[in-house]
Amino acid sequence: MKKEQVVNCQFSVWYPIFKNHTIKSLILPLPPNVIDYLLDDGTLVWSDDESTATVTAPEFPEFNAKVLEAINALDGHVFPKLNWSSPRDANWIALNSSLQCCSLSEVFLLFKSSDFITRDLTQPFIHCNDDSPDPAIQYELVLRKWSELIPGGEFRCFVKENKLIAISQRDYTQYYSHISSQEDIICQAILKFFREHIQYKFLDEDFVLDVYQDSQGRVWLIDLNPFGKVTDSLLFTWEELTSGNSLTANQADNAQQERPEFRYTTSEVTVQPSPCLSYRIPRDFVDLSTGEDPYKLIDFLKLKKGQQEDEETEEEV
Ligand SMILES: Nc1ncnc2c1ncn2[C@@H]1O[C@H](COP(=O)(O)OP(=O)(O)OP(=O)(O)O)[C@@H](O)[C@H]1O
Repeated sequence: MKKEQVVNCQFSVWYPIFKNHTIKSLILPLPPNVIDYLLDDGTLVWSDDESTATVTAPEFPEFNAKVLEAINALDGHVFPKLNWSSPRDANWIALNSSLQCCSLSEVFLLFKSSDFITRDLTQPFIHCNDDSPDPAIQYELVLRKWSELIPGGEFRCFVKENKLIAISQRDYTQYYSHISSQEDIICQAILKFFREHIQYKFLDEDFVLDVYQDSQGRVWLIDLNPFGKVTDSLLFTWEELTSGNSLTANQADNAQQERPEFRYTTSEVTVQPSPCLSYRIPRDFVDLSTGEDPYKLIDFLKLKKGQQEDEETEEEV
């Protein structure tokens, strides 16, 4: 994979091209001091002076005002991303285990807890095999209008030389009966969407797009990713997708009819644990971070700190 492919898949590059077919979003350049804060290993610092805990993140008044204005323009609830990734691996820390944010501090909490966000900031070209110098990146905060997407409606589409060669159910850990019963209809709707709105319109001829079919059957673009290892190949392997050989015995038939290979989880027996599970912390801790009180987790941390200090004092005595 070339660095240029990664550069082209930044949100601010693809969004203007496909604006009419995706979720409304706003892009704010990330000021350098905010990037430094996100990268700072001191992570989350909580003040414990008063009975009401507050997050003692540095203040960024100007940036905060811009973010709040953007959130308001997107009806008050947003899904946050950086140039490529969302903090999908950090949802356990948020209120209600959701990526939904209403303020900059909620965005910070997710971003600072996410390995995917750190990878965007520190190693965006990790899977590239050309030895050209790393292109300069202007980091950006992407705020997308919050939309309740049903996981069974999400599909990942692999495009090679501007042809849609493969489609995978995105949430492959679950079995969705409507997918097997409507396989043809779903596949045709995605192919039609691709041909009418995506094909030949992007800067590269190889890429991966995530789409969503809503309850009315309408297809939307959710995200665009590089065609290569940095992107999860889900129910395919990258060897299959890149080798040029047939994906399956059906591929000759599919090619004749210009139909992509469509894979989905076919029975409940194959249901697997969630891929982000390894990013999580123990259940007790998760319980503390969910629920009605956003500061429960903070209180817990304070409690632990307090106990530690008591123990230390006892030792000294
Ligand atoms: N605007 C939105 N509102 C609510 N949920 C969303 C929104 N956009 C995306 N999601 C959910 O978050 C998931 C991840 O979104 P997205 O593909 O943009 O993130 P990503 O980090 O780039 O993921 P990947 O690394 O798999 O490409 C989607 O599968 C979808 O379920």
